[in-house]
Amino acid sequence: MDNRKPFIAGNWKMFKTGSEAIKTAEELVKLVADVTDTEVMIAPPFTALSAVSDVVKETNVSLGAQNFFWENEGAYTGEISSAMLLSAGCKYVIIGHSERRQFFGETDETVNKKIKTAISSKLLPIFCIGESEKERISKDTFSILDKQVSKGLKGLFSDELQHLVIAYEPVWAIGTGKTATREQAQEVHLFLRSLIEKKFGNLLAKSLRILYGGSVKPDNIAELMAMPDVDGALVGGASLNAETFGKIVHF
Ligand SMILES: O=C[C@H](O)COP(=O)(O)O
Repeated sequence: MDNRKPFIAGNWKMFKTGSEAIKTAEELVKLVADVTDTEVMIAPPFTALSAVSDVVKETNVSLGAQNFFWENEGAYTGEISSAMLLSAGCKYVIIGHSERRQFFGETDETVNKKIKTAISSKLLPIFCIGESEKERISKDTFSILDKQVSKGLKGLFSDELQHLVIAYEPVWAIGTGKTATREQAQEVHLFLRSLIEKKFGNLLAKSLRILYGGSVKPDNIAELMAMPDVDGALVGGASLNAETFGKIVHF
């Protein structure tokens, strides 16, 4: 299926103050202004969302958030709702990143609640999954991914998942410089597409974009993107510098 528009997303994690974020976004907007055949997104920290939204408004760069809470409002100190993200200009939200699972108690169940809320509030979810090094070594990669997908998408139907994006991020490849080989990435992406086909049907499986994440750099993006089931990348460290990220976008 060829109508899956390549998608290069930058996750800035807990980096950049407001002014630093504005500067990087301004540089990036110029560097990727010529790009029409690839979708580009950046996810700055919450504190920079509104300011970066002003920079990327009416450009080909979309805005995403790195997390949110599933309730609409209430006494939830420190949390951010989908309505707040939408009003700050976000189109996408990253859900279930392994760092949130590892450090902040995110579980498959909370991921599921967030995906449901994102969909009902028309925020497009980027659903992150991936195995740890130990799970890969013990050959549990596929069963772990099956569990994450089954629980994360529990109770959802294919017509609600039209805009879902999955990001496969092997935990052992995040920020380590160890990228999955293109064959490893393709093997897992194909498995995930077949899993989605089995659970939600062929139509969704064919149109679903599956991104790869984990030490993506300008010098490995082209070979990853050449794989038939790799539709894009979720980039951490290499998205912090506009020039480097611009090169990835221009793979
Ligand atoms: O969200 C992005 C991933 O965690 C990948 O991060 P990285 O490119 O720094 O390895």
